Amino acid sequence: MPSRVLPYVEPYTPAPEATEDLDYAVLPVIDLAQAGTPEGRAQLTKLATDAMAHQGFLYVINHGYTSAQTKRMFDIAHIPFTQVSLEEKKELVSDIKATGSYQGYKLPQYWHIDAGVHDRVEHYNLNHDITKRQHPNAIQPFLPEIDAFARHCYFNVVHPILRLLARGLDLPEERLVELHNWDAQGESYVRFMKYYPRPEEDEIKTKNVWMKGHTDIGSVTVLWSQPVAALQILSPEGKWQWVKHVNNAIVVNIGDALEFLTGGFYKATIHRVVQPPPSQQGYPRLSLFFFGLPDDDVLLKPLVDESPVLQRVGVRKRSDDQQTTTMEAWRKTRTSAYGKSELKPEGASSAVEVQTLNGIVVKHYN
Ligand SMILES: O=C(O)CCC(=O)C(=O)O
Ligand SMILES: [Fe+2]
Repeated sequence: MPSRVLPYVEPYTPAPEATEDLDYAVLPVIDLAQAGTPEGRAQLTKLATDAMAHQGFLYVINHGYTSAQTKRMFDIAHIPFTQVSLEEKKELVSDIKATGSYQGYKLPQYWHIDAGVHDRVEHYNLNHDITKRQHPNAIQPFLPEIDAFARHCYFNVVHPILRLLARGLDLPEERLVELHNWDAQGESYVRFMKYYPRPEEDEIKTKNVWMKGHTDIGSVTVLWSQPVAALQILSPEGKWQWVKHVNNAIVVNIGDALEFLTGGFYKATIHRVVQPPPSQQGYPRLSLFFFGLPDDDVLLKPLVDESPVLQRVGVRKRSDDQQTTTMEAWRKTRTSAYGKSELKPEGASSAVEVQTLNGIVVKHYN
């Protein structure tokens, strides 16, 4: 096959790694190279099942992208923020509240965080099927690579994780994969995201919180590790812990959809984004994600009839309304409400705020 010369992309240089000794979460590592043998798969099933039933987060290594390929994807991820005019961005802004979808740009200052402070985060989102919408001129030459990246995340990361998690429930290995069909109507998507440093007064008013504690909406979130420390997860003991950067690793977590489908057996863990430690303050933070979601028509009710494990341990429904909530309804309702609707304090402290969406209580952590 003739080798293809890839188009030039401006290199992106991230901040140096944090020098502080932070309280990092200890997360298991899934080495996908081991998934090739039955013994390897059995071992990975145990690791992944334990991780998702407790911390809700894990690392994936040997996922099939070299460090150079990952670096190039970060370079490409920077283009929507540096090579596109504000005018063109505005034409491609997503009407998030009306459509309940992020496809396109979300410009900074759209979400309310706390005390009148709005976010400083910009993102550009592409449906896994990149042909569905128009994209900025500057990324046109890179669409074949973005398409390959979306497919890689979907078939070589999300699907293998779903197989391990299905095995952990004693379900047929393909049972959760069957709910994630590339060609079905749905909104698994690629996100390029840039956080800009904030003025000190915003840091004070929000107590350094950049993005409130939340759960993700879909099934499997694929977060490509990058050096700027800011992501924290709420440990089972109720402590915020930092997620450490691991070079060319992926951080994977579970979202609401899998928590609902497993009646709480797998945990949609609360996580948030805060101001980086002093050694990294003043740097922007570029992130690269793939959000895996079940197909739109999937009902988010527990698979208890099919899983001997769930029959044994029992399931917890967040609400009876979950029985009739589809993935499409849940993603649209949550996306349109996020950062745009009134939250009420839970009890006397304002540390946790709540809202009810589709009859299901959603919590936000400060
Ligand atoms: O930027 C991060 O590390 C996490 C962002 C996040 O949690 C999200 O976009 O859902
Ligand atoms: Fe998240």
